[in-house]
Amino acid sequence: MARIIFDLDGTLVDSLASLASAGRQLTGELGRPAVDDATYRGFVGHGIGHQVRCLLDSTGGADDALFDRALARFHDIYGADPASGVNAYPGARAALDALSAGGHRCGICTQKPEAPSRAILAATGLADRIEGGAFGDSLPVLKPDPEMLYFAARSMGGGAPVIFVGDSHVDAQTAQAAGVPFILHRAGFHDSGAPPDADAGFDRFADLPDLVAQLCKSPEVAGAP
Ligand SMILES: O=C(O)COP(=O)(O)O
Ligand SMILES: [Mg+2]
Repeated sequence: MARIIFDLDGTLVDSLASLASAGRQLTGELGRPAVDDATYRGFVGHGIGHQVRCLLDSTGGADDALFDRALARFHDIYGADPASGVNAYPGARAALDALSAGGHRCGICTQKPEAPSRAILAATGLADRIEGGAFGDSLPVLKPDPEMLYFAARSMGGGAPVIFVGDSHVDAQTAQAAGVPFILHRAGFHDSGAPPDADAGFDRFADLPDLVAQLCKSPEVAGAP
């Protein structure tokens, strides 16, 4: 039995449209051009600060004062309605149910702050399967600092090996830094270039419980403290 820790954006839920829409409201208020969803996808994975930095850099640049103002405004815009248009990936709920039935515990490790994350988990019907987590405002650091995964794991209670499931290079780096196996959600947000390194990968959530079962038999997981 293991603690299965999931990234949120691009892993459990497809939240790209809502993030990009908040970004367009921000750039609209600043009198700047709109950024489309496909472009915004490349901004996601390093937290909201990075998203706002990319938005400003790609639409004319910004000094520190403007960045700070824009970041605060993005949090207001996004925080007012984080869950509209956000869907769990097909089969995600059933996979969490199957993992739970198999004796595993599920948690979250995301760059997104806790309030919008919990609103999304509730709106997508996943919240009751999540037993702990690390969020973008839980610690002074973000992924790929391994403390994010350690914090998430501790919040779920001890006593079981950890497996991390994510969609980005940052997630793969976090797992590597923490010394835990990584399963890649291939249908997530990472796009150009080589896919992140992973111990296993899946396109459909229906395949995840078997991948977890196989990894749990590997020495890497079975032999973990
Ligand atoms: O906030 C982001 O940029 C990405 O969030 P994630 O860690 O849930 O993928
Ligand atoms: Mg992600």
